[in-house]
Amino acid sequence: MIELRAVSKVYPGGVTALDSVDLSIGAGEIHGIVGRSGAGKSTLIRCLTGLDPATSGEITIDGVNLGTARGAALMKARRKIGMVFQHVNLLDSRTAEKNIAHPLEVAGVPAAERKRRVDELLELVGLSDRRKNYPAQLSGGQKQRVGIARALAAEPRVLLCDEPTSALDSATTRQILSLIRSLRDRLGITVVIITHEMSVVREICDSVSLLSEGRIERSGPLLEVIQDTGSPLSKELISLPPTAHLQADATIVEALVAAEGGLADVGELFALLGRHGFSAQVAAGTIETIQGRQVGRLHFTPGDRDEAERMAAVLREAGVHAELTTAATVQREDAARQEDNEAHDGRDGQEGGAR
Ligand SMILES: Nc1ncnc2c1ncn2[C@@H]1O[C@H](COP(=O)(O)OP(=O)(O)OP(=O)(O)O)[C@@H](O)[C@H]1O
Repeated sequence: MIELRAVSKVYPGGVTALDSVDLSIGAGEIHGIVGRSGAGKSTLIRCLTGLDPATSGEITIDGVNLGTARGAALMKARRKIGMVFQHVNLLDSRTAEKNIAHPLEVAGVPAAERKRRVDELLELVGLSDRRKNYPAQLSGGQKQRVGIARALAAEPRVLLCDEPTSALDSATTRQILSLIRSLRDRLGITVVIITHEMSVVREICDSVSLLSEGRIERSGPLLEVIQDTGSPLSKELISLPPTAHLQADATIVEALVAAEGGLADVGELFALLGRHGFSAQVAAGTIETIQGRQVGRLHFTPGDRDEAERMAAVLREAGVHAELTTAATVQREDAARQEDNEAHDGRDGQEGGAR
């Protein structure tokens, strides 16, 4: 459905925001794009809209090459793409239904057809009873629903979402994500979500790409990426709470229950360790259910290096990914992640302040 071949974007002034990106997203897929601040995520989404052209390479959406299409063909291709933003930017002087109707008015859709379509869209996003409300009378989540309905007005085949839940609390985030998934299920649309929240990826994405300095560092189906256990993206997706309480030289056995053919769940892992007589402490652990499968990352602190090596061997024998590390290494990774999150929050604050 969406194909990028060697796509690069160099801004005037010489910043290379995208550097030979190859990416393939199948029809009906929900694909997450993650990466640090400045990695090129927003640039990628702007190139996908066809409004900001790539400097080189090819972008094809639903069979139409955005770089070579012209006139009516390009307009038609753009209509297949809907956009959802972090800040919804509704027209304050218009009710929810009039905001949703706006792109249809601009496209010259006759009044009767417009009304039918707006009714349908309000029902789709669960806002039929709020149609006469102005933006000031709507919650953040309801405004985002109006934004999503507006993006769907022209019946796009692709929904591009730029940090759609970053301004929402966690309960509202979950509702909006579940709405996006149900829209994909009902309408068969393809969804691309840019996010810095790994929880968003875990919750609804079928596949994910990590952008780093304009390049795709890792891309693939979600569970496959998580099973690539040593990779930074796997560690971000199933991350652990900080281990500041451990002595820097403490040996840690990091175990990940996720692999095909490995243990079914974390319970089996504890049973296995018990059978082998290990009484190691759990320093930290995260257990998630992703696409119906239990995935767990745990940090054990065995008594000494020798015991750690024996434990890792038993786990590996059972098909569990296990590696030895130290508290100092883990603490360094925690600090780097924290720094990056703060950099991102800082940028969000500046963007919000400018509005
Ligand atoms: N219009 C522009 N002109 C020049 N440079 C730009 C422009 N827009 C973005 N850049 C640069 O391109 C790089 C990628 O920026 P982009 O906004 O795509 O990153 P991002 O991953 O979306 O970051 P964030 O998560 O902080 O929004 C950065 O170095 C940025 O400074």
